[in-house]
Amino acid sequence: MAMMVMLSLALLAGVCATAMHWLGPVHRPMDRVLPPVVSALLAGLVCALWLRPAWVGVITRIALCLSALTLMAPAWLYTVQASLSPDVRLIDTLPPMSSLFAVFMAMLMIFVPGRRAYVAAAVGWLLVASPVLVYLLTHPGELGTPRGVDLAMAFGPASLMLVVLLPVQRGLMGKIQRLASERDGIEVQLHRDPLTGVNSRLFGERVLRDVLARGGTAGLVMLDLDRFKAINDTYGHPAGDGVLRVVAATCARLLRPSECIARWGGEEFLVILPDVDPGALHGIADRLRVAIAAVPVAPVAQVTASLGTALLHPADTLDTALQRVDRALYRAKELGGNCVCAGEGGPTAGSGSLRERGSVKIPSLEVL
Ligand SMILES: Nc1nc2c(ncn2[C@@H]2O[C@H](COP(=O)(O)OP(=O)(O)OP(=O)(O)O)[C@@H](O)[C@H]2O)c(=O)[nH]1
Repeated sequence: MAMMVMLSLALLAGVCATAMHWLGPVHRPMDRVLPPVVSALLAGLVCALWLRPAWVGVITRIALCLSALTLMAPAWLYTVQASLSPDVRLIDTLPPMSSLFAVFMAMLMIFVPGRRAYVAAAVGWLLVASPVLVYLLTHPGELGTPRGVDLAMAFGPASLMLVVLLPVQRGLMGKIQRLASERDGIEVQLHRDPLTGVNSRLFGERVLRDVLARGGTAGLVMLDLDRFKAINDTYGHPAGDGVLRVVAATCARLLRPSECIARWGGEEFLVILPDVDPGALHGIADRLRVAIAAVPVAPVAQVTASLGTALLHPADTLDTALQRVDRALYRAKELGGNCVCAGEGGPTAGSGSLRERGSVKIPSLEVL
């Protein structure tokens, strides 16, 4: 975007310079040729950037080279001309290019990456500013005039100041990039559960709030591992952690990218399913139950889960939706675990829970 604005402004300046030189009283060949040629090239670059934004790197390099040539040509031509003709003074013939030179140096600093910016600034200065400075220093009569002093300042100390600012600008950019990547890292940490790698409760709540705000048909599944404390007590916490990781990965694999699973508490997970009908909601919950019961979780022989489901209603808040799905989970626990219960209000509420019981064993704690 910055490059597009710069190119458009340069094009505007080129068109104005073309009009001024063609309509003005003094007609010098370079002034009549250079501005229209540069304007046409700039128009080409603007079109290229518009059509192919991905080419911004190449277009920037071409624009910088074009700017260097546009400044270099009059600087050398008029300096050589003034040096060779005693009756021609550089301060009278050199176009008003000192401010453009400052813009060119600033562009080098911003758009040339890394240490190459210093080399580019030095080359740019040598090509554009040095002939004018050398001329002025060898012609004290012209240096003593207001225009001479102005040119000497612009091409000498002022451009040096711009280059000195370069490390400051680089340092600030590096700092901004570091802060941005740190912020991204913190965001990831906040949104990911560090143990299981699925979404955190914070992120789950955010998704649920979004789903509730959007309305439409969406469903929740609250999933709690059965007798998890016994696994911890028998095999130790690291084994319990391993079980949580395997269960989370198994569930995440079964879900679509638009669906969300978040670790809600110790051994409890919430699945948020946007755009789901009651039948599909129950089907997905049961697929999760079956998959958990079937997954190997050595050294534990088998792990099962109880699941509650709830369809969201338009009047639901975060609390009412979670209360309903929690009550459904509680009923599934009361039925002995390893089953799915639908929240009241849902079409399969209460009924069918026992029929959804798996034929798999309730968790045993045998070592495989
Ligand atoms: N390994 C491990 N255990 C955890 C973690 N967070 C919570 N727990 C344990 O999970 C267990 C949960 O115990 P309970 O709430 O009694 O649940 P339960 O044993 O599954 O009983 P039911 O849910 O009624 O089947 C506790 O022993 C917690 O210490 C964790 O991050 N890692």
